[in-house]
Amino acid sequence: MEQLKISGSPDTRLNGDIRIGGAKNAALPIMCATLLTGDPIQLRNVPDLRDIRTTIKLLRELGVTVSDLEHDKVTVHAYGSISTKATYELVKTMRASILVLGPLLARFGEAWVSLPGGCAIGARPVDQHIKGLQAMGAEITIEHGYIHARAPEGGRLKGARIVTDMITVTGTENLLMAATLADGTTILENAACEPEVTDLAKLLISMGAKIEGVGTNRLVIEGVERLHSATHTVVSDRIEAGTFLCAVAATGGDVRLTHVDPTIMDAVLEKLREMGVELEVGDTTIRAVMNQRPKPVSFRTTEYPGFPTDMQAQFMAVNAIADGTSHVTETIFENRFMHVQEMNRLGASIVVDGHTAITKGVEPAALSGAMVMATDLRASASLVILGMIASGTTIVDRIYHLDRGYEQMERKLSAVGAKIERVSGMGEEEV
Ligand SMILES: CC(=O)N[C@H]1[C@@H](OP(=O)(O)OP(=O)(O)OC[C@H]2O[C@@H](n3ccc(=O)[nH]c3=O)[C@H](O)[C@@H]2O)O[C@H](CO)[C@@H](O)[C@@H]1O
Ligand SMILES: C=C(OP(=O)(O)O)C(=O)O
Repeated sequence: MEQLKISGSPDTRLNGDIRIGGAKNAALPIMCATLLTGDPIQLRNVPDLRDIRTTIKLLRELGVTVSDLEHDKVTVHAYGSISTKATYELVKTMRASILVLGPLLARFGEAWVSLPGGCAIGARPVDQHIKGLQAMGAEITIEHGYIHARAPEGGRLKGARIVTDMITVTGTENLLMAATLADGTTILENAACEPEVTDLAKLLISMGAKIEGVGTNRLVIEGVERLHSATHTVVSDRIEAGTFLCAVAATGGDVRLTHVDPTIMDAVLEKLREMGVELEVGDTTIRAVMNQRPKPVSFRTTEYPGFPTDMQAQFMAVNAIADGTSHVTETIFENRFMHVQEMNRLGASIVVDGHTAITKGVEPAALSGAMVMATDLRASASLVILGMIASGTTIVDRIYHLDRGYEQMERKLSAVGAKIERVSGMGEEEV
């Protein structure tokens, strides 16, 4: 199994440019949206991630023609005979596979999608996706671990007003995609406003969908008979960008991110400034200069435009060496503090009290390398950040989590001065 081996030191500094890729969480629903039409869709700025490769595999398994992902470009063409069954084998490796449910049901009148099950960060049910589709007239049963959804007589969903119990990102995306081909008008109240939802809506509009309220929590969709071909460039990954900015906040240095969209990163940039990072923000670049020990920052994770849960672990890594104590409250997922135990193995001083993690910053020199286990995607990134500062060798195990959402993280960090390489089969004796 592959691992990352980091030779860390409190003297590590990062200097240089890092190119940010397209957003995983936009590219995934966008690739699923290609199922809504029999015409080809050309996508650009698609990141080469494990989750994207899984999506390509899933689409091909359904019978969709997908070109190889080359130079961030892929063409997807869902014509001919398309299967409506997404099997457990692929869904279990990537929860976002649930995003084929809305498009398959809307276009073909039926879908079988394996229930994704829980994951490290929480139970993550999909009841709101199901409730919304039922409101649109779908008949839904759970059979042998699969969601079996059927559209009403005539094979077409019906427009409805849907109020979800909570704000759900993929729930909004599934219902939005389903509504584009429904008969009549659908109103999604309490919709997620995440930039990745907006990016999906932009693609759908360029495919001929009629959507109003894009970027707000009330989406109004007038269903159309059919959608057509389009070309779309995926929005920049604000979480990848935020992760590298946290890396600079922790190590110090001078790094410029390119191909970013700073306008969708307000909450994160604000907290970085509070930590003492000097930021120079351009149209598509962010330069971060850090010359001091970080100041601790406290926050609660919330839906966009609030502080994203997907940045919580990386900020905790910086708080771990900050000059003081911070309180971080996780309000989105019930079990997203798995990184705390692993950070403490590196010498951090963090205690969890209910949904709040209290971090007493330690001197960077107090950290020492160890073998640590990646438990989920962003937890893995936070351990890489801390490993760059901890003296000696840190081995981050189970990096398949990291590869789900970061494209060649070790190469990008090595290019700006980190000592980090991909290895396999290393044990504690190497530390
Ligand atoms: C592929 C993708 O885009 N993943 C993102 C998406 O995940 P995802 O869309 O799965 O997260 P949701 O926004 O749906 O989850 C928010 C909360 O609602 C709960 N919930 C959700 C749906 C439902 O039917 N029932 C229910 O109870 C979840 O368990 C969670 O506690 O948004 C999360 C919150 O910003 C991010 O951390 C993930 O990176
Ligand atoms: C939790 C995440 O992704 P997913 O919803 O795909 O598990 C993430 O991107 O941090």
